[in-house]
This record gives sequence, structure tokens and C-alpha cells, in this order.
Amino acid sequence: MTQPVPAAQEQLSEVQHRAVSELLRVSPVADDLARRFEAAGFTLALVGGSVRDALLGRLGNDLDFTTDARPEDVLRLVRPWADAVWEVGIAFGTVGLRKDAHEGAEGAEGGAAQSFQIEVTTYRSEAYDRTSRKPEVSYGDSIEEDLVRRDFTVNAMAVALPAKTFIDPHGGLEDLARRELRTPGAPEASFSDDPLRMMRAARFAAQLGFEVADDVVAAMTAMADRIGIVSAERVRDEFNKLLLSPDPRKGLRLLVDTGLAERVIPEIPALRLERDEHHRHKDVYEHSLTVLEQAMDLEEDGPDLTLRLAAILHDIGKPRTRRFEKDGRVSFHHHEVVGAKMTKKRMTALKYSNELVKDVSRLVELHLRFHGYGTGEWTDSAVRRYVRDAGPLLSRLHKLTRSDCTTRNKKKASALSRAYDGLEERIARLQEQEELDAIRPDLDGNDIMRVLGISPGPEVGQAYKHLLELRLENGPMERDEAVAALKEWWAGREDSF
Ligand SMILES: Nc1ncnc2c1ncn2[C@@H]1O[C@H](COP(=O)(O)OP(=O)(O)OP(=O)(O)O)[C@@H](O)[C@H]1O
Repeated sequence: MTQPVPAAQEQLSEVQHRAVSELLRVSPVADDLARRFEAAGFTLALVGGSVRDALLGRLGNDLDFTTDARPEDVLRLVRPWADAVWEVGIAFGTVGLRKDAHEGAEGAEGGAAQSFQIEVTTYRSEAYDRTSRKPEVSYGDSIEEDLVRRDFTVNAMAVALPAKTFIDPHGGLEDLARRELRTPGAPEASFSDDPLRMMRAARFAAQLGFEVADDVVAAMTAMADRIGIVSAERVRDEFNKLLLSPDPRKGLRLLVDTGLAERVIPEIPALRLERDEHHRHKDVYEHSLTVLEQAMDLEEDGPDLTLRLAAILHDIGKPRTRRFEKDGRVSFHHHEVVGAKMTKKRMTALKYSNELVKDVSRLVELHLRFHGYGTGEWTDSAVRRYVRDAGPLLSRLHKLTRSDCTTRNKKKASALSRAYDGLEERIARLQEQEELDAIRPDLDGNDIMRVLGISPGPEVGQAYKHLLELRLENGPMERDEAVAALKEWWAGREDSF
């Protein structure tokens, strides 16, 4: 191997430093497990994404291990040690488990509990593809055999435990320091083994911010058709991870530029409408990517798949509805309705849940409604209908609609955002009004008559009004309290005569 240049050397030592502290953090649990395997004559190594993430200083509590022990031995070894064991993946060589650990006395938190999600997979000697659910798996005997079948060099490193021996036969550490995705062997061979890896390249680029090596991009472009043999569920899961990453624009661009998107979600590349010489409309593809990023900026509780799907898909009805009108303008009439139908069709083909398909297509359908608001005052009933039609999607619709403004014209943008502020204020006011309108006293007319032993008459109305005042003033009361308050009011009233 060539010696790293000094700059890379510096990066490597920073990488090593991070890795050491990450490994020390998980060590008590990982070493404990490894000693059990060692005592039984087996090896155990931290592997794949866990090693990559340790080197990047972002290892969480999900740990992946690889071993020469067969699944039935793994089960035997982990059962007495783990807090829970899952056997769902056992036919494919994977045992899942949870280990709850307490930090040692010297731990900064002084005894805080941590829960580790662990997967132990037996060495594979064939294409590493644990989600394709092939009926048979063949196991290997060496870790090198296992690592060469992994997707990218940065995912093909291991740390044998408890000795902490670093195993990196494909130069993953250097690629990680260079932030580059390369395959352990020729990319064409790797993608023939499992075409999903092409999607994974785009996903990791988006997730880690790495560049994809030129030969890998070339193979993705040449072999894009092959993605057709992969199940919709596997494609969807990778697409979701890409979309939920910190930089989905980067991953989506790769999918579109290599032709993978054409096979997987052709509505996105179709957004690249050729603009006419008068540039009468903006580039819908670039606009959609920007809307996606603007929507991400408005997320409050972490990445939101529903919102992100709606943002990237909101204009997919445009290419089909584009008309050049006689007056020289361009129109996209009903693109939101057409887009909602297209969304439903594509998401169903990708095997998304009915719930998500319904939510995303609803947002696509509603994304334009607000534009009617800007043109004139909405009646209260139009505002109520907007709220009712959005239902639980209202806060996402607010975010989508606000992000849908990508104009460079600052005046136009701030007018739109002010109009939306106005709408949100009105919604809040109406909602408050309706909540108040819905408030009833804690006892109704019949209760009042029964408690006071009176018949219908103006006193019942007065008693009702008094209880409503109390309800508005103090909030809900227990029944006993309300009865007592009613009697008190009645006695006070009689006294005043
Ligand atoms: N289709 C595949 N082809 C080759 N190797 C794979 C494949 N899927 C998973 N792997 C290997 O298994 C490891 C774990 O896979 P997984 O899909 O959980 O990704 P990860 O790298 O752990 O990232 P994340 O946890 O964010 O999904 C990978 O790092 C890689 O070594």
C-alpha cells in the first residue's frame, strides 16, 4: 500500500483518535461479549457500519458483529447474557439482541443505564444481502471472505475483539479519510451480485456526505437497468434513508444523473422540463429540490418522511399538465390533482403503507389551495374547510406551502410569507373561537332541575349561565364540585331575596 501523504496522515490520526474513544465507550459491553465467544473457541469482530461510524465519531448504540460461530452457537452463547434475543433473521445468519448496561463507577454519568441493540451475523461466503430473503445462505470460515462481499470499502472494515485488531483488507480507512465510496472489488461485479448497492451508493453519499468514486458512478450508469430485479421494498427502504439523510439533494442528483431514478421513481427526472426560450417558468426539478431543503429547515422533531416525500413530489403533475397558452403564458392547470394521483400510483408501486400514501398524496393535492388565499380574502368557511381538509396534516401543510416559495424576488417572497402568517393567525383565532363555543358547563339543564328540585323556568337559564361562567373561569370541575357550586349559588340567590 502507498504511504499516505502528510495531509492524509493528519486526517488519519484524527480518525484514529475518534475511533479509539468510540471503541472505549462501547468496550465494556463489546469486550464482555467477545470474551464469551473466545472462551467457546470462536472469534467476534465489530464490523461494517459500526466500524465506519466509530471512525466517523458517530457510533450510536447499534452494534454489528460478525463471527465464525454458526447461528445456533451464537444463540447458545448470547441467551444467558442478553436482556432480549430475536431470532427473526436466524435463517440468514443473524441473531439480534438487546443488552442493557450500566456505566461503571468511573463513568461520567455515574451508573446511567444504556441499552445496546446488537446484531451478530455469521461470516458469509456469498453475496451479502441480508434483506433479499433468499431461502439458503452459505456461511464462510474467514473474516476476509466476509468483508470482500460487503458493499463499500468503508463498510468492509472490522475490529477483532477483545484484542482490538483492526482488519482493513480493502483500504477502507484511507477511503474514509478521503470521504470516498469505492467497492472492494470491481463495481460491476459487486452490482451484479446485488444491484441494490447502486441505490446504497447514493444513500451513503447523502447520509455521509461522501463522494462516489468515478468508476462506481460509471458502473451505476451502465447498470442502472439492473435495479429492476430488486424488490420494491428494498428499493423503498434505501430511498427513504436517502430522503431522510442530511443531504438528500446530493443522493437524488446521483439517482437522476445515473439513470437509476428513471427506473425507480421516473416522476422525479421528468421534472427536468425543457424550458422554452422565454424562460416562462422556473426549472421544476431544481425548484423541487429547493422546496425539499426549505421544508427540512422547518422540521421541528427530526426528519419527517411524510413532509419530505410531499416536498419532492408536490409538482410531479406539472410535466403532464403544461400548456402554452395563446397569451404567451404557461399554465399547469390541475397539476395538484394530477400530481396527487401520480403520487398515489408511484408510492403504491413502491409498497409504501396505505396510511403514508394517503397522507403524502393529500398534501400534494392541497399544496396549491393557499394560493387562492393570496388573491382575496377567504371567508371563515373557506378557512374552516382548509383546516378540516388538512386534518392532522395541517402543520405539515403549513410547512409545505411555506417552502413552496422559491422566488428570488424578495418582495414577492415576503408578501407571500406575510399572507401565510395572516392565514395561520386566522386559523388560530377561529380554532380558539370554536373551542370556546364548544365549552359547556359541567351540568346540563336537566341536572340543574334535578339538583335544585325546580321545574323549567328562567332560574334554570340563570343557573346554567352561572355554571358556564365558572367553567370558563376555572376549567372543568368534578361532578360533586359542580353540584356543590350550584347549591351554593342557589342558596346565595335565595339569601339575597
Ligand atoms: N446489500 C448489501 N451488500 C453488501 N453489503 C451489505 C449490504 N447490506 C448491508 N451490507 C453490509 O452490512 C452492514 C450493515 O448494513 P446496514 O444496511 O445496516 O447499513 P449500515 O452501514 O449499518 O448503515 P445504517 O445503519 O445507517 O443503515 C453494512 O455496513 C455493510 O457492510
